[in-house]
Amino acid sequence: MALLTPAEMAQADAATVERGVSGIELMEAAGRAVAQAIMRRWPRRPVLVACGPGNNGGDGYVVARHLAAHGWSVMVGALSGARPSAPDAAHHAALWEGVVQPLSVGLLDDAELLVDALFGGGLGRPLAGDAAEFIEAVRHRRIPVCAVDLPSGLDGSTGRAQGVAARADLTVTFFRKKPAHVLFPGRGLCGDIALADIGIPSEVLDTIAPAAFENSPVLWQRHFPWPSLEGHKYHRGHVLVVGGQTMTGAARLSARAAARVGAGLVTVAAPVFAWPVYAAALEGIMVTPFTDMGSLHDIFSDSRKNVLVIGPGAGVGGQTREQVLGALATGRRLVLDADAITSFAAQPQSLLSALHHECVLTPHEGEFVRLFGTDDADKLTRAREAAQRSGAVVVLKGADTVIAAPDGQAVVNTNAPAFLATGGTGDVLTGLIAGLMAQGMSPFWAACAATWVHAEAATRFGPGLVSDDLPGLVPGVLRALYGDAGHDGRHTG
Ligand SMILES: NC(=O)C1=CN([C@@H]2O[C@H](COP(=O)(O)OP(=O)(O)OC[C@H]3O[C@@H](n4cnc5c(N)ncnc54)[C@H](O)[C@@H]3O)[C@@H](O)[C@H]2O)[C@@H](O)CC1
Ligand SMILES: Nc1ncnc2c1ncn2[C@@H]1O[C@H](COP(=O)(O)OP(=O)(O)O)[C@@H](O)[C@H]1O
Ligand SMILES: [K+]
Repeated sequence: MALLTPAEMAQADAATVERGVSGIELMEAAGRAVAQAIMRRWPRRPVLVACGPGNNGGDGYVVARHLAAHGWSVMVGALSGARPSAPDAAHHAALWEGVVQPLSVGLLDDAELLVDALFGGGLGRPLAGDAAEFIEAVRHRRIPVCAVDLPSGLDGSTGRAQGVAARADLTVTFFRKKPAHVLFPGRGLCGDIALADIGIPSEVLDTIAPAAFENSPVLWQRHFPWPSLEGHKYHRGHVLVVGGQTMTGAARLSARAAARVGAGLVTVAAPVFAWPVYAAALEGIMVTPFTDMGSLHDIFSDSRKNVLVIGPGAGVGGQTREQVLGALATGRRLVLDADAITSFAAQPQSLLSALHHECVLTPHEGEFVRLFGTDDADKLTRAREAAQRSGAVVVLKGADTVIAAPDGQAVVNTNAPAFLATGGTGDVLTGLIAGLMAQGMSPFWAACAATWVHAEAATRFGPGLVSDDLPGLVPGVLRALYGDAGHDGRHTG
């Protein structure tokens, strides 16, 4: 599940060459894999292969050769009319026996498929001139595009367009994905993504030690807290959700989610005036009234409540700030969301300096900016910097949620459906994270697992999803994970 930056991919390439596989062989395997993916996806048709000046272009010449060998009608267009000069690419360009025309928009008239082999990981500056003009023209045509490695113009590390970027229907990449394949807008420009094995051994990752991964149960399955026959409810932790005065739904969603994901006990601390609302709506979840910070402290003082949640529906202001700082002072595990973050917009440092490594922050982009400010970096970098600055795990939400730890490890989530963009789903995520932390999962793995489970639950429901549906969908997702973990579903232990 590792994600490699173009620089790390070049290291992988070099390490493979050191082990005796030549660059020419790697390029042959890459181009062949692209040609095979094309033949699987599209019936035979006239194709234009647009080749750039580097190794991405080199791959293009291999694609052209393999498609032609399978009877496809292939045109090759070279950017600026020049063949690549790098040795591996030049070798493969020389093996192409057909014509090489200078790349022009007019060549598209005779093609029903474009292979974009202009630039991949080596893009060093924004696209300009002929390349930009060509990509811009393609974007306005209804011609299917298969990108080699990356849609040209996309920065492999950030997922952002450098100037203009191609939009592909299929992107075939090699060995491991890059951040650009999972982060928006890049992910939206890649179309379907196929990962091809080109003979790079996975051991090369030992020295590269990648620090970014695509979220998957593979990463955290072995840490997932399943109950044991010898256990009892206190072995499964106790989540305390501090409820708000008027927006009571948010804390209830968090509490239900924490219970569904397996927390042994869940309590909502309810402001005394709102207590009847909470108590009437929750059965298996306990509701304890509090009047002021003193009585909330009394509730916090039971150390069996091993995870505290503040933020959903909390209200923005001094009272929430006081609750957050009080909760932080307990040293207990803590999940802070929504208003718990926004309440510190005018004094972020007072929160940042109090956070510790057992805390998880779950901001959406708006909340994130209130705490960490704006800068021009990509989402992966911003989440990592925020985790480092705060010393907490940061879950920067969205269609490409990034979960980052203070040590630089980061995971990008890719299974979220657009149906999650509806009020209250974030509150459910907060509860899932807290519920897993209560059962002993580390804050980072709990955040990764919860984000995946949350998105998988939403995917199972699909259109029409509202946040109230989500907690009830969690058991189905857990059942599947449980089966995958080798349990038969009848007993535990
Ligand atoms: N493991 C690997 O690293 C492998 C890499 N392969 C291919 O090699 C590609 C990377 O090759 P390169 O590093 O040669 O990089 P690219 O081919 O992506 O681009 C580099 C070339 O483009 C020029 N260039 C960069 N930005 C430009 C711009 N904005 N306008 C005009 N020219 C620009 C550079 O001067 C250089 O000539 C990968 O994307 C992949 O397709 C494959 O052959 C298989 C193995
Ligand atoms: N376009 C999208 N595609 C997929 N997931 C999304 C999208 N927009 C938001 N989400 C997810 O939906 C949830 C919304 O959380 P949040 O913004 O806190 O909403 P709320 O405060 O209403 O609960 C997050 O888990 C986020 O990652
Ligand atoms: K490309």
